[in-house]
Amino acid sequence: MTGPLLKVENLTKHYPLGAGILKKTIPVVRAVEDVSFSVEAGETLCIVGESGCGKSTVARLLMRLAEPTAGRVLIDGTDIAGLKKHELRAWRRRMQMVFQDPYSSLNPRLTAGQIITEPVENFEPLSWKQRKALAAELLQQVGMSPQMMDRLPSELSGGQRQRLGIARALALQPALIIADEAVSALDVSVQAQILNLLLDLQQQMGIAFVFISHDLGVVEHIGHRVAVMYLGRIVELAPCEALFAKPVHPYTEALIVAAPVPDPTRVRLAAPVDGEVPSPVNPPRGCAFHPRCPLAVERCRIEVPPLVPMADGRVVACHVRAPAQPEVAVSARPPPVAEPHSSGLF
Ligand SMILES: Nc1ncnc2c1ncn2[C@@H]1O[C@H](COP(=O)(O)OP(=O)(O)OP(=O)(O)O)[C@@H](O)[C@H]1O
Repeated sequence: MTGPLLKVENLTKHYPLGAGILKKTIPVVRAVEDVSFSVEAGETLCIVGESGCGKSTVARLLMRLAEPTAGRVLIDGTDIAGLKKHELRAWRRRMQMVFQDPYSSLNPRLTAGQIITEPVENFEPLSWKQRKALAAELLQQVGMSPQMMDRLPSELSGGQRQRLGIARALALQPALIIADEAVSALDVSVQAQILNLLLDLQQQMGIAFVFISHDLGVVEHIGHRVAVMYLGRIVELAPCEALFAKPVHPYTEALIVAAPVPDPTRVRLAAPVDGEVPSPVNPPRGCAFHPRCPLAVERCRIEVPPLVPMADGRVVACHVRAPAQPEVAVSARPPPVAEPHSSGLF
């Protein structure tokens, strides 16, 4: 296979607000605007940004839990929007999701064993013996005792429940896991255990991750590349080490400056820059970050900055720090993918 495992092209999602019977134009929430990136097999792409910047909407669009207003999602070069029902089933084996809240995403009436073997049974019937063997294997893969297979979710700790969510995602041997705030609800030490588990699984099985988080400490340890989103758009996408060593976009810089504590549990994006994120219903004209940006110039108030490729492989959308040259192709496409680094965690 050539080309990336996942390719996202100009993905856009506008949620209409109300019916707008008397108005000609219906107001929309611009949740995601013209987002492009790719993910290679075995790579972890992190998506970071403040609350409401569109991270979860991107995840929903990738999983086809929401339909895009515009743009495409390609898996192994195939546009998932055009898939027929049976093709969609095959595609669902390739891509799984791990959710933030391990409790509400697990059926409280099913045992751990039933929960984790269910995805496989949706495809093929399993005998009692096969189900038990599969459950034992999956539990062991996520560091749990097979004896746990008869427990209900309510009889497990938060960390065990999240391991169960990961085991369920692993059941179909996916090539890609979308993890949306997968460790945010967990205690500090449990967070580290789950992140280490994800890294181990990636090394053993070559699984790629789209890892959505508001926690820069976590991202720095687990990511190969990082996409920084602001008000629905990617403003910087860079190899992880380069991003943390030298952020280019003023928003990325503000996030990192506001979160300098090495302890990942202390790194939060609660209030990284002065002021509020503007409404995605009426985003500011020009660069959406300009009302909060200390570097803003007149051009920022007028023109949306394009993503400009930089020499070190990152792309940045900033009129001041990454001015577009007329001879440089202005592109919303992702930069060349860096080699994933083997990240030792904590
Ligand atoms: N179904 C929906 N209808 C209307 N607006 C929506 C819908 N889902 C999300 N939004 C809006 O889209 C924007 C992006 O939301 P999204 O949940 O993707 O952000 P996020 O970055 O994941 O935030 P958080 O970190 O708080 O989960 C927000 O303004 C949100 O209110």
